[in-house]
Amino acid sequence: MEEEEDCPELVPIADDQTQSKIPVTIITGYLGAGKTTLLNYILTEQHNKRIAVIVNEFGEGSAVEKSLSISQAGELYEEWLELRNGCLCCSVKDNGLKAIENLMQKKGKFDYILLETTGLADPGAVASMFWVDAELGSDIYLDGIVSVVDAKYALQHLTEEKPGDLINEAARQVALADVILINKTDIVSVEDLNAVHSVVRSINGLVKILETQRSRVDLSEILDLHSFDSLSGKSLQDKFISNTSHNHLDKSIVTVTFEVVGNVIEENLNVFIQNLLWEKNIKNTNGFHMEVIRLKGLLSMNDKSNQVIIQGVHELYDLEETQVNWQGERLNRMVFIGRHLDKDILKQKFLSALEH
Ligand SMILES: Nc1nc2c(ncn2[C@@H]2O[C@H](COP(=O)(O)OP(=O)(O)OP(=O)(O)O)[C@@H](O)[C@H]2O)c(=O)[nH]1
Ligand SMILES: [Zn+2]
Repeated sequence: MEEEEDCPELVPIADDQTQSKIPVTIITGYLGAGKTTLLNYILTEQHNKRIAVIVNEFGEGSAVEKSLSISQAGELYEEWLELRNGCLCCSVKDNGLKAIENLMQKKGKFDYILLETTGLADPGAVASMFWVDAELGSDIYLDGIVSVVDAKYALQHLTEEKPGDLINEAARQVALADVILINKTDIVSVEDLNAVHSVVRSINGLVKILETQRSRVDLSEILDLHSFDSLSGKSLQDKFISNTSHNHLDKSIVTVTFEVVGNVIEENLNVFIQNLLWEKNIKNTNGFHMEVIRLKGLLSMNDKSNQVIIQGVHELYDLEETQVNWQGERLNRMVFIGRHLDKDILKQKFLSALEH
């Protein structure tokens, strides 16, 4: 009997399919931009995914039930998923994730989870939570952040100044996005649309920008992006642009990118990144502390033969070795999105983390 128990054939072998992690895409965007329209479109479009949509409506007070729709074989099922607290961005850390995980146990496997945040939510807070959870062995992982922008009101929202020098939510959502849908193109002129396009680009030099009506978009453009894992190395290489956006308004969010040849010493890099993100003691030439909202990079580490990816959202960051071996010249490409950023200073600090 004992032998039988030890026999490898009798051990249930986990099926790779059931073991694989479920991607979560965060759908963000200012109030009324077209997030729900996008979700409805996705749920009724033909695709062979079982998608769970978690809608986080705002303002119903605490302890409200949250609507959850599951699209399966073209039919819509309404379920009620109860989250303990009303506000996802600040309460989902425990309750929300648990709720999603419980739901997966109850309802079987989904192929995909879409999470609509409220129009005023900071997607960074939501993203961080999934990211941290993934490290803790959750069976879901953050795939990407899609931000819907209202073509008609974007300029107004993006340039609005907040009291106390806070970053406005609309700009933050653009800064953090991996894909942006400039929606409602039917109600703006070509000139206005182009203006929105360039403001979005000036904030986020890396984001994929799509123009939509009624949020209609090819799903392959917004799902399975792998924006936060080691598979993103390739896309980072493709998307890397050496043209740093130039926006001289001191308060605006910009993208800074640079490329340097050489090998990074991990310990030195950590000191630099931690000074930047945690201590926030790196200043620009005007004496403002640099505020990084999102960072990405492809790194060549002195002790690793494969490419390494660095990802950051607000204060969280993470280094991950990819499967890609360095061929030819070893170099580092960094992208910072944030406020009060000074390219020369950032590059200088980065250079000092290199092996000499
Ligand atoms: N003209 C026009 N209207 C649109 C388009 N997309 C969405 N709308 C309308 O804009 C309104 C808001 O759309 P929603 O999808 O509810 O926006 P939302 O981002 O989910 O809004 P909140 O959840 O309230 O933040 C609705 O009346 C939509 O019908 C578009 O491309 N063109
Ligand atoms: Zn909505």
